[in-house]
Amino acid sequence: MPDTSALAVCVGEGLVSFVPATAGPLEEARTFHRSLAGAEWNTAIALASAGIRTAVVSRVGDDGFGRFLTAELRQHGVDGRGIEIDPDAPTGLYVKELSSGPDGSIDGTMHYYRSGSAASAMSPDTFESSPASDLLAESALVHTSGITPALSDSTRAAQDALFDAPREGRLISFDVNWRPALWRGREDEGRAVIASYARRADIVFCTQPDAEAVFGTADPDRLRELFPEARYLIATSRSGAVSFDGSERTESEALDVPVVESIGAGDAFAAGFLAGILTGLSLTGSLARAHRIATRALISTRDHVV
Ligand SMILES: Nc1ncnc2c1ncn2[C@@H]1O[C@H](COP(=O)(O)OP(=O)(O)O)[C@@H](O)[C@H]1O
Ligand SMILES: O=C(O)C(=O)C[C@H](O)[C@H](O)COP(=O)(O)O
Repeated sequence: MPDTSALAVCVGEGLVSFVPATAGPLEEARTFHRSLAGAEWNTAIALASAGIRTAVVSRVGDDGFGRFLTAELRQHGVDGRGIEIDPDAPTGLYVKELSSGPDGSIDGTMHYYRSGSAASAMSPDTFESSPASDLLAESALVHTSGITPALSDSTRAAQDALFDAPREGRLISFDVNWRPALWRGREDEGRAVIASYARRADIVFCTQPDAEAVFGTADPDRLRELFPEARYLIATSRSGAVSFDGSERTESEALDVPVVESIGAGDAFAAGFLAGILTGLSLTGSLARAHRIATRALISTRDHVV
């Protein structure tokens, strides 16, 4: 039977993450756990796991890490035909440095090894050739984030091309994902760039700390005033979300679960919400699905269970 369900396309950089087996300075770390990372790729995997037909449009290097990432996508049922392989640039990486607090809690700092990566050479041309162009033309939803335009001038031009293309009923979803390390020395420009996408998207996700850091307010109602254009605006926090569908405002609570790893919860949350919208759930139903899928990321380790 032909698959006639709506197609979601996620655009952004896939990364390989390395997390040390034990907390401590990186110079002392001997063993690392390798897994797939990258906000939009996490969301793609969680969307596919939620039963949504999903593709990624991106670029990876012609190296073992790129092959690892594309194999992971395939294994989770994500269409990777829109990923270009760059013979000259490497796949991006990040390494987490873990430190343990006096109360035994573990905190992590991210170190990126992604400048000059294959994905940072994404440009409007990336969307012009088949199969990426066909996937985008067929998509009911395109999901991207504030990470993509931070990577390079050409990725920013690519993001502009995505947002400026005729929508023809397609929804554009944008997760703010403020990464100050990628905007170092040009933070104000970064804030303005991110605000410009939030103003043009149909669906906007923003965490409380990002709202504070980028827009100067963590108040969801103030955020709604700043971005009245988006049909859906979802302001998240660890404890829940305040969401708007037009003028309808809904508060929803996060589920109470034992957290193993919090990275990727927001990406999974976005996937759950988008899966709800794409399958015709109400705002409340989509939020319930979002919290449920975020929970799966929280209670699992970094090997994708979502
Ligand atoms: N400690 C937690 N307990 C339960 N759910 C959580 C927790 N942290 C995150 N979540 C879930 O993930 C969603 C997004 O969390 P948030 O902290 O805003 O995003 P991010 O993980 O991107 O920083 C929350 O609304 C909730 O559904
Ligand atoms: O920083 C980047 O460039 C990444 O994409 C790395 C991570 O995979 C996501 O950032 C996780 O994002 P959260 O779901 O918001 O915790």
